[in-house]
Amino acid sequence: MLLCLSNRRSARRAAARQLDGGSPFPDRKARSGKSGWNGKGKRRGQVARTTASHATDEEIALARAALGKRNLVFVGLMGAGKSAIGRLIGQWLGVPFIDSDTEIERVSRMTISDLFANYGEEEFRALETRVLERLMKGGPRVVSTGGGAFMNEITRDVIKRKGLSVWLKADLDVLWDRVSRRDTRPLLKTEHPKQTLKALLDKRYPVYAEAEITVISREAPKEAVALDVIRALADHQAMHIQEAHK
Ligand SMILES: Nc1ncnc2c1ncn2[C@@H]1O[C@H](COP(=O)(O)OP(=O)(O)O)[C@@H](O)[C@H]1O
Ligand SMILES: O=C(O)C1=C[C@@H](OP(=O)(O)O)[C@@H](O)[C@H](O)C1
Ligand SMILES: [Mg+2]
Repeated sequence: MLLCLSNRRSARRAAARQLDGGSPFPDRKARSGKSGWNGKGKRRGQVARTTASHATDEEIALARAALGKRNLVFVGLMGAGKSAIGRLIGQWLGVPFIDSDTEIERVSRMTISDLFANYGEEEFRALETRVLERLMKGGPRVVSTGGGAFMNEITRDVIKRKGLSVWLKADLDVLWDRVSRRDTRPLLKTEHPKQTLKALLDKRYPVYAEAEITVISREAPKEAVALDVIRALADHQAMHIQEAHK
């Protein structure tokens, strides 16, 4: 979804008004400054929490509204930041956070590495699908998936039907820099792990592209990427509200 900045601003202002229970479109009262909104997308007297790493109340409210009762589901390759960014977004939105790998480890009482070593990838995928199907029944939550989860047709389908998916997209060098610091990813225990990661990237990116929203997981502090996610969700919701009133 590409929007020019002024379109985005006006869509957000309209959506923010609707969140307040009013019309999403400016009326004379609002423009004359007599409504509760100060024309800058903020309530009178409300201090915006905008800093380099903080979302405004308006952005948070729109992002939260984008979910409704759905789960926000992060997909993407190993090292994209699904677990780290998902946790932050859960905190910022005030929504419970669950990482599907952590949930798999909890129910199996084994680490992901031990699951792969003792039962193989196929068993791991079967468990992953079951866990995600169960997680997608409740909501709203923030759910971070393991990198292979969205590749499974059943899992992808349930995420599309019941969740709002966000692909955290990163380039190979960024991913490699992040994953090479830990040895917890069994798929990368190969002779040439960076090449393995590149092969996974080539195979998976066309599928991750089916996610509803894409956010670049750039080389920046986690909070900066999380803020990009909040803004992408806010824009998504603002456009949704604008479309509904066409
Ligand atoms: N934007 C970021 N900037 C710097 N480090 C990050 C960023 N996002 C994630 N990381 C770090 O990279 C590593 C991998 O992130 P993680 O959330 O585990 O990725 P994933 O769950 O997608 O495999 C973690 O150590 C995390 O703290
Ligand atoms: O890409 C994959 O197939 C996998 C990614 C891992 O999760 P992260 O993407 O959170 O690292 C974990 O589920 C498992 O090692 C398999
Ligand atoms: Mg993870």
